[in-house]
Amino acid sequence: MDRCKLYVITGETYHPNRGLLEVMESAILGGADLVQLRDKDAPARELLEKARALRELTRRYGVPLIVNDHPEVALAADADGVHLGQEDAPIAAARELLGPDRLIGISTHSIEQARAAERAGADYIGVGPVFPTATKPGRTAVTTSFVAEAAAEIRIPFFAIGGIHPGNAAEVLAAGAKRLCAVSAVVGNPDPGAVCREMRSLIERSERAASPEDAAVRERAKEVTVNGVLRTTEAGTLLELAAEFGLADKNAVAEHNGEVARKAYWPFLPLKDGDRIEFVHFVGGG
Ligand SMILES: Cc1ncc(COP(=O)(O)OP(=O)(O)O)c(N)n1
Ligand SMILES: Cc1ncsc1CCOP(=O)(O)O
Ligand SMILES: [Mg+2]
Repeated sequence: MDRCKLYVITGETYHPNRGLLEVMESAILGGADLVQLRDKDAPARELLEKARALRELTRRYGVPLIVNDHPEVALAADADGVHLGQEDAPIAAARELLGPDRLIGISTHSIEQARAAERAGADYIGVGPVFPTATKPGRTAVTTSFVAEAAAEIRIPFFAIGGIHPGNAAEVLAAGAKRLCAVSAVVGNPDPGAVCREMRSLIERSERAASPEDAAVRERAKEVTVNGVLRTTEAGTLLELAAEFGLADKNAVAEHNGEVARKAYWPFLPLKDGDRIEFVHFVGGG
């Protein structure tokens, strides 16, 4: 979760002529590193089907998947977690259902709600809507002043959300956000990947301007290509990288710079900048 910087939420009404998976794959290839399934209209069965399809896609790219509003769907689809609003199920109830390892995110609209979410054990919070947005019509914008308050005080990761696009992302980052979240700007664009690339490069530019401590962490990080997608990782070995993708204890094989890497060697295979890795994960022992 800590490494996630660009959270993209589904919004199928914004792309009536393109499929959900095609749009979200483009976003992932552009650098979306956390995905949420949000569908306020789908009946339960359809929502679960979409969650399972997105689970398969996101797993292929090592991207965590969150389901909006429905902890039971998150569990049934083996998603990484659930996102809850202030009027949704309380954190404790979701935690009981999902256990300690899955993620629980909460929407917050004030610093008091952000403090309460942190105390209640949320893994991350949404801070917004920062700007007015057609995706949540009628909601008062919290402005970048709440972003600044959260940056000064909240220790769990927070994602600024609401009306954010490449044209105003720098302002949100300057207010103290390290992570951004978007629906319409990404999925409503004919090229979701290009929008994600722009947003990622704004995030990276803002990180470069940040503290020397962060610079040291970045120095340890390396850029590798995993299943065709450029990723930044601090993993030192192939096994540590596989763990980031949830594959360390799965039936999987890897190719490392074109050579088959047997799983027994993963702990001893050091990763370096520019490495190319392909993971193949077998489901159901096949
Ligand atoms: C990351 C993130 N932040 C906020 C929300 C909004 O959740 P909620 O307030 O429950 O509203 P709905 O999305 O359910 O309409 C979110 N989904 N994700
Ligand atoms: C779900 C949600 N919660 C707060 S703002 C928002 C909508 C974000 O969508 P967009 O990026 O299109 O403004
Ligand atoms: Mg909700």
